[in-house]
Amino acid sequence: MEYPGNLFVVAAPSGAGKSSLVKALLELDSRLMVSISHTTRSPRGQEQNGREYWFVSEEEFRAMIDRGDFFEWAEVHGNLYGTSRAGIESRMAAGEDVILEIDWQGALQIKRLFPHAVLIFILPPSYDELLQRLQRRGEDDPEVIQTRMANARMEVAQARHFDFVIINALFETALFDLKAIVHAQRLKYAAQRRSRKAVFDALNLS
Ligand SMILES: Nc1nc2c(ncn2[C@@H]2O[C@H](COP(=O)(O)OP(=O)(O)O)[C@@H](O)[C@H]2O)c(=O)[nH]1
Ligand SMILES: Nc1ncnc2c1ncn2[C@@H]1O[C@H](COP(=O)(O)OP(=O)(O)O)[C@@H](O)[C@H]1O
Repeated sequence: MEYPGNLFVVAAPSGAGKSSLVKALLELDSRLMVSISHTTRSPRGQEQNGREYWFVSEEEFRAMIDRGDFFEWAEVHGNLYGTSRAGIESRMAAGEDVILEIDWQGALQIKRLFPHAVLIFILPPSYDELLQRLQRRGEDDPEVIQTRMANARMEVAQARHFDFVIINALFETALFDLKAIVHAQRLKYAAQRRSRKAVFDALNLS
């Protein structure tokens, strides 16, 4: 599928810092919009329906699958997650840049649908630090943390399928790397269209 904007996909093991990085990026970049996924997971303490996720029952989720409402969906850590077409199709058609924060299985499905999507994988500096971040976040029960740590090893092995890998050791450094990828992709896309105006727009020079 072709459309006139850029599509970025960020994946990472749970606790690596992808939500924090994407949130910080969105605050700096008014031209990016994030897709709000649907999930059957229960909301965490501060989470609000329609802000972090659309929280739905498994029945509702399966009905959406049957209707073909999702660009992609996957089972992750025992729950279902999916990117609905309705949420982003119109923004994509309007040429806006969209960012998806989804797991590696969803990322690979998106790459098949949209070959120009830029896949970015966030790594923690170590498994010890990953565990500490999950514990410090204080949102998940010990068994949930255990499942996420067990899945992390398999997820990290998927980084090789991604276009870019960022190590989130120092937050500001990782955020800088993420911004650089977004910026470079905009310039590349503009240059491919051979439009001076598009390059200037991407540089914010016009
Ligand atoms: N395939 C897919 N994965 C998603 C989607 N939304 C979230 N995820 C992934 O599901 C996993 C679990 O997310 P979440 O329960 O919020 O936990 P967190 O990773 O610890 O913040 C993460 O890898 C998310 O990136 C989606 O729409 N599709
Ligand atoms: N570079 C970093 N150094 C230390 N802590 C971090 C860093 N990046 C994120 N964190 C913290 O780690 C925890 C997990 O981050 P979060 O963004 O929720 O991860 P994810 O969305 O990948 O599950 C949060 O408490 C967050 O504040």
